[in-house]
Amino acid sequence: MASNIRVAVRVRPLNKKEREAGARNIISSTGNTVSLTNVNVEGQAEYGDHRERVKHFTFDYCYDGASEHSDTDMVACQELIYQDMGTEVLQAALEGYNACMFAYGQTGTGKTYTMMGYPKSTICFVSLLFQALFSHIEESPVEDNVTFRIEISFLEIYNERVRDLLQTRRRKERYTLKVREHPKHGPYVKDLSKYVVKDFSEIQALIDRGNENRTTASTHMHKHSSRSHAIVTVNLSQAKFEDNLPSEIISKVNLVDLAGSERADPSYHSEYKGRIKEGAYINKSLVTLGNVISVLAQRSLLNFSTESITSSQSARSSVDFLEFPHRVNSPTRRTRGLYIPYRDSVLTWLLKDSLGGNSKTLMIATISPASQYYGDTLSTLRYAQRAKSIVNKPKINEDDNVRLIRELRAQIEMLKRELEKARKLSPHYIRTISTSFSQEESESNRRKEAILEEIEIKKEQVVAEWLKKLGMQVPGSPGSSLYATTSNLVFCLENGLKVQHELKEGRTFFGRDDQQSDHFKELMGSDVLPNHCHIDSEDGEIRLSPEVGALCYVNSQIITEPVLLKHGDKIQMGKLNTFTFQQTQEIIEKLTNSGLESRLSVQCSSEDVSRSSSMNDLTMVSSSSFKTYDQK
Ligand SMILES: Nc1ncnc2c1ncn2[C@@H]1O[C@H](COP(=O)(O)OP(=O)(O)OP(=O)(O)O)[C@@H](O)[C@H]1O
Repeated sequence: MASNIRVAVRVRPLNKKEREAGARNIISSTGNTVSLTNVNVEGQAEYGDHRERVKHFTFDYCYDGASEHSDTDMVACQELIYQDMGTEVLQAALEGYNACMFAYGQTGTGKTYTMMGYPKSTICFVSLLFQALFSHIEESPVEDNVTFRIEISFLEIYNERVRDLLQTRRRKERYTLKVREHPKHGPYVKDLSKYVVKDFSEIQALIDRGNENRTTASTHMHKHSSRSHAIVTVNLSQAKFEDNLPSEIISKVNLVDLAGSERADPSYHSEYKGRIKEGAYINKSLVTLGNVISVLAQRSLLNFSTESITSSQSARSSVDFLEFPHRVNSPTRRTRGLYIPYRDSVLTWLLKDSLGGNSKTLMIATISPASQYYGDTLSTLRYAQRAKSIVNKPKINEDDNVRLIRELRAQIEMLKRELEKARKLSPHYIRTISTSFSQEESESNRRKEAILEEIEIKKEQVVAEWLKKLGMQVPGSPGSSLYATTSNLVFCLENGLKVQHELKEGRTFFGRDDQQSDHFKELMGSDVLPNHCHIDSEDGEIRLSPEVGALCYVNSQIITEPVLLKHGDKIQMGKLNTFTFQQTQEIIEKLTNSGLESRLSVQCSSEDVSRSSSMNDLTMVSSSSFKTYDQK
């Protein structure tokens, strides 16, 4: 799905300094069109002045705080912006799209005021968005059974270096974060801290902390000027069971408060030593952003096919180079392509997906109405105008197989409806079309069968992939059997597939991030912590220890301390991972002989014992399906 970047313009009121300097309001607006007047131009053609006195720009939204009729209620205006643009960002994120909102404009025109709130904790775009997100989660129907996970990070780009705004590090280590590019997920900041948040107050505290840590300084135009670009990133994951399969959609939302553009006139900075270098970096990255926007806008106007873009990007991901189709308004023979300079600045590199990529993106351009800033304001409006024509290609971030199954199921439903319709036709009509209909019906049945078969194959593939991710073996796969002698932990899925999990002597960790170690088992579900819990296996004694804050149950009792497991115990790690602990006959005997028989005597079905008796060590068998568990 292609979608243009949506652009708004916000005009702040004249401030005291501007009024004292005799500034005139040179902005007027009608609907979503802003008009900018150049007071130095007469614009009277009859007297030989052919320059344009008034320039008009139309955007998707316009908030004119400088007009006589504007609503001066700050809260109302912030809420209006959120209603127009924030709901779009939230909707996109909930549907599984990546989204981005960024504020661009001359220094002192209201970017931070709009995005982050000023002073701290005031109503702003970011706070309204998070409030709405948590309201949505609270109101989400229980029967939908969706588990939400929200992770937040906050960084600044200062003098082309990235700094974690949520970490309090010693000064030396402050600006050491590196930007890397993942082949599938795109650019990211290595070692950036991420916080899982459970309610609005937690998120507000983090935003306040980040804003306090942000680099600001006094400039000739603005006492509290942000000297860096700030990016709040929210990773939202929604996990649930759909058609008896685990599914998860993940979206990333970037909320960006750019540093303000400013004139690179050194004389401006004579009283603000140290700001010159910062200003140069700010301008450099904004110029790169402008170049990226220009190329993307040009590309959209030339109506590039996405296929050629995607293939050339994947083939040469590091150079981001787009081929012109042959002889399509190619500017010169020398440049038969459009180079997108994402990597010319850290800012554009990190926002690569938001600009011309997989994201629904919105921009708010902030301007001052003061006559002395005519040039800066014109440049901002032109910048915003160009951004409007960028076309992004957002797509829902979900597992391809789950998506395919859903689409195939939808096809089946459609075929069923068609059949039903045909059956309802009058007998007379059916007679007249009987031959063709029976042919159609059998064709339709064949299609249906083929689709069902494909679904089954896909379903098995999805399950197998999940199991592989969990470090388990699928029965039937080469070299594995259901009860191999070394295996200790068996996991059983609803559709009858049973697999083995090795639980070796010593400590085995269970958690979210796959640490690629034999002693680490990956669990499913967005509520699982990186190191969720561990199991110690020593001389036949098995202890389960949860990490602080990890959801672990033994026989439906939540545990916070190590628990000695006994045969038949029902274990739950997070929401989606459930097992029955089963010990082999040999171990049961060993423990019985050492006087621990009372712990082991119960809950073991004869079937379980006969299966496990062929094993050498300890076994965990899952008896409940995901679904049964999830409904708990
Ligand atoms: N719409 C508005 N209504 C009233 N006051 C505003 C508005 N927008 C901004 N201001 C005021 O203008 C000043 C500058 O705003 P802000 O710090 O948001 O600018 P900025 O664009 O982020 O600047 P910089 O790029 O230098 O960081 C602040 O004092 C803020 O309160």
